[in-house]
Amino acid sequence: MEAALGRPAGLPLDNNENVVEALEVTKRFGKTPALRGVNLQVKRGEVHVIAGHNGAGKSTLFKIIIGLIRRDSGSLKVLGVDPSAPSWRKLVRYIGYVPEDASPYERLTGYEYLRFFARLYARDPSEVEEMVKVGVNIAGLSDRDLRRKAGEYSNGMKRRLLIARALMHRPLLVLLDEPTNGLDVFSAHEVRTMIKSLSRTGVTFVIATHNMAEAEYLADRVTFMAYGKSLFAGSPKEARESFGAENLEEAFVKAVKSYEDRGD
Ligand SMILES: Nc1ncnc2c1ncn2[C@@H]1O[C@H](COP(=O)(O)OP(=O)(O)OP(=O)(O)O)[C@@H](O)[C@H]1O
Repeated sequence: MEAALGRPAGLPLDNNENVVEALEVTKRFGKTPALRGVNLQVKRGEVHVIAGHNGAGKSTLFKIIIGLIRRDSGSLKVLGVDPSAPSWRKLVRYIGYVPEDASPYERLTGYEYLRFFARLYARDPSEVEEMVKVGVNIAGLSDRDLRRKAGEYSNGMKRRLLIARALMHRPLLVLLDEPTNGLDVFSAHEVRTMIKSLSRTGVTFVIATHNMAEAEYLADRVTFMAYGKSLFAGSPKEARESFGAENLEEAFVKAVKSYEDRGD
């Protein structure tokens, strides 16, 4: 998947540089401190899960990473560039993002939806059909379903379409915010399996979730977040070993308890 549709000439990212490098990032909304010092290192080609409770700051961090909102302090490089720098705009097309509350345009059919975004992403009209083909492949929906309006889709089908839209332009980095939230067990399983298989194509994924079983299943590495801080980063195995835990859920709970006990 990495090779086809135009790679940026001279992408400002060294081969061994992290795709995301965040150091002590902070962000306040008025009096609410959303991020109070977040460190995040995402390596090339990994599935990096940001696991945290409701309100931990995961969505805020995502919005800062893609340049939708600005951090207050700390340093950040994504694909080698600071998202608050003017040169960032050129790199946005190498990112795929599905926000937590995203929904496809309900009046468009699946095909129309993919074509609409392909036209936005394509730098040359000849790329459009190729992108739609990639999107159709990723969505894994039948031809019949792709001719139906997205408003008639199940939540699982909508999520597949959204993820296909986020990946059809062959981004280098894909951010998925709570990709299985609100899905039943079958649809959630389908979406996780889809992410796992797409990750084998070399795309780097950052996935936010509060579902620790999901984190355990998907993550090459995980960052625990609580109260706007990053508390731990490592592989799921390292997390279990560091906190003497049977599973990631227990490791997360212990990490948060120990943070609370320290009273930082
Ligand atoms: N636009 C905003 N205005 C004011 N406060 C905000 C805004 N966005 C987020 N916050 C606050 O910042 C904190 C972090 O929110 P954020 O949505 O980033 O957390 P989250 O980890 O994504 O939560 P969830 O898992 O519930 O989606 C919360 O206290 C939230 O209320």
